[in-house]
Amino acid sequence: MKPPAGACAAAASGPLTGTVEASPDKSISHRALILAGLAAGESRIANLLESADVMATARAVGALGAQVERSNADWRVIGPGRWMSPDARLDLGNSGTGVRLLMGAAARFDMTATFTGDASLSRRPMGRVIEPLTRMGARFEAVDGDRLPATLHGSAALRGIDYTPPVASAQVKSAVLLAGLGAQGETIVREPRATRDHTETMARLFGADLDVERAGESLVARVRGDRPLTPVDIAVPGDPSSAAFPVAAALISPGSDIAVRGVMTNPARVGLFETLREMGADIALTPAEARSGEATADLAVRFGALRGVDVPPGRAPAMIDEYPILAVLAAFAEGTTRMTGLAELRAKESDRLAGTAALLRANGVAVELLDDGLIVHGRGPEGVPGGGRVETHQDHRLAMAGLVMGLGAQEPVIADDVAMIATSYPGFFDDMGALGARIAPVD
Ligand SMILES: O=C(O)C1=C[C@@H](OP(=O)(O)O)[C@@H](O)[C@H](O)C1
Ligand SMILES: C=C(OP(=O)(O)O)C(=O)O
Repeated sequence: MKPPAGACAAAASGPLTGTVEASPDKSISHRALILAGLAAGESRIANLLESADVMATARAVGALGAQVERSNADWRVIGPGRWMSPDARLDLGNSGTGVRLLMGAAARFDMTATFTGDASLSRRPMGRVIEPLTRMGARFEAVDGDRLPATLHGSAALRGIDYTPPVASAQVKSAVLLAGLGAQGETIVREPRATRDHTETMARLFGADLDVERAGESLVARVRGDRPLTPVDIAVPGDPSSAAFPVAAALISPGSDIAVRGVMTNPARVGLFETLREMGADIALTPAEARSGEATADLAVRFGALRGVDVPPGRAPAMIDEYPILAVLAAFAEGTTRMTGLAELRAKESDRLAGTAALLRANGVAVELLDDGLIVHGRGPEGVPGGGRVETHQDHRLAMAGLVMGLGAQEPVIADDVAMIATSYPGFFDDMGALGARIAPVD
């Protein structure tokens, strides 16, 4: 079943049981399409995530000159070697990753493209990629220099830069590195706190002259722009950010015992699972087959009591999209959970700090909203009342977090609009249904 339009309610469903395959990773899927589009010749992508965000990137890569098509279960991308000005605006819908990575990848061609998105994406900051790409030699016209619609005038004479992003952002790092693939000289990105390194790993698979140096929490990536990319076949691993929802549902539904297979375990993505183990969760990982340079594991998850924890702020990049669902889990835990260092959450599909606090309050959970975080007062054995209507603000992660909360709460929880779930996890309703969760449309 595709995510329905409109509101849905989730109610306590008894023990969740069974096994689901992890949904394909969204970050890896965007990168596979973009890098395959940059490589001259045919690449194939297995297990591509066919979500609204990724399909918007597929259409954009096609409009920039690549041939992009589904071929049986796989996707086939034939890169033209050089991107061209598209005939129409590139509409990236709800996708920050799509628009920011494409701006970087397109910046090194003599071409012009205008990027647009939906109401949510049009509120999000683009200056963070426009600024370094402008320093490399591209030109942009954007609303207030920072918002969509934004027009890029690329340049075949981009220059490498040595850049330290002012925010921890894999999208910013990736935009600069993708531009650096075609820039003169060396492009360096220095991250005081490493973010997900999928662009670095995958660019090397496509033959990029790129290396990564790590020291403690920091990462320095260097790419030299004189080597053309060569096509390869990519297999997309499972998405830990999507797997978080069935895992959380099992942890709060008494008696549950489920498995999620093939979840990517890149250390830059598994901060939630680390935190959940500290909270006392019963999650066992069995290593599974690596996919395109990314490790994976099968997860076995059993219901059990959770306790509140302090989440180290330094862990934020490794679980940046998982805080709404962590806050829901913290509501079921005994004791207080503090999560800080999260100002970036205000610049996502919605203000996720405010939205998560509202989600909890609407369902009878006490929460303190900080400038850069949340303090959740767990209900423990008293249980979470539920019964609230969650405002999702075009934000898929708030919608899924609200519905999962309903599975463990005393009264059903309604999410006001679940359509956006299709942007990242189109199989959410099927997977949750297969595990026994009761989630259904309401008026
Ligand atoms: O690079 C990526 O694929 C992503 C990076 C993160 O964004 P930021 O780079 O803005 O932190 C994350 O929130 C997003 O869902 C995917
Ligand atoms: C922030 C997210 O995605 P994006 O930035 O690609 O819109 C997300 O998926 O939670």
